Amino acid sequence: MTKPILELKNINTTVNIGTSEEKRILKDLNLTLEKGDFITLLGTNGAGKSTLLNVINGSLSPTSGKVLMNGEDITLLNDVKRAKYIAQVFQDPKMGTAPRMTVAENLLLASKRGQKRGLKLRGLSKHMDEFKQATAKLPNGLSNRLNTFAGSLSGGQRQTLSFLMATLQNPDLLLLDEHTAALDPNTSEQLMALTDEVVSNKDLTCVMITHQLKDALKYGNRTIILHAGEIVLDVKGEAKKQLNEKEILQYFEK
Ligand SMILES: Nc1ncnc2c1ncn2[C@@H]1O[C@H](COP(=O)(O)OP(=O)(O)OP(=O)(O)O)[C@@H](O)[C@H]1O
Repeated sequence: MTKPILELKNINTTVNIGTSEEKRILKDLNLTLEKGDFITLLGTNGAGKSTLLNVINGSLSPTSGKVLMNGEDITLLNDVKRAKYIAQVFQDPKMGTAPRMTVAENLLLASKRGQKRGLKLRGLSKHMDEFKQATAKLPNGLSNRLNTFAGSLSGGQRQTLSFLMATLQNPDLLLLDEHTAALDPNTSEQLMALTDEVVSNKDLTCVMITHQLKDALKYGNRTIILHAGEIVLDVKGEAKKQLNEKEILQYFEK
């Protein structure tokens, strides 16, 4: 039997331990992600959603509990080592790309993710056709900006580039932390449609934090609601299809 992509076992995360600021953020949290799960993760501000993603991506060690990936205990593996398997797109379009590198250079960097590499990125011209193709169908005319510095792109273009870079190498797990929240409604919708297409075509496993109830309902095969560090709803397949905004809002009022 194939192992789940990710298992979180009894995860507790407490910050500022032993001070007056001590706060228990995640509480005995258990979660299993099967291959191909596309989770929309909802919850009120401060519920612990980003903390959960940080525990998954390795930038934050849980106070107790275990993180398993493909059955292997990765609790002690740091974020740099986990980057071989886990890719993330953040809310801020500036986070995922190198501003002083061109779009093509950023893509070349992404294509070498997980490999040992020197400081110089070689063989760019060899890859230009491939990058032209990879960007051809993307919104925002990114394919005509391959030689533009990422720092000069619009927020929408830059976030589309971040998304493309995160998914180029088919990561075992894709984490999206409100990746469309900083974009205007049309651009946000375009990037959501692209996200859905890529996750489904590449059969990626994905956790997407969103505050957009419509997106949470429309996309993915599973919806999870986090409240005060605990999972209060986890529905998949038919049960997710039955979910509606009114029902979700009840969990926000608790
Ligand atoms: N390092 C830290 N030190 C102290 N408090 C923290 C730390 N990290 C997170 N918190 C607190 O823990 C709670 C959960 O934060 P988190 O960012 O995970 O919530 P969230 O669900 O992602 O919220 P939002 O929807 O506002 O982004 C918040 O009250 C936050 O202020």
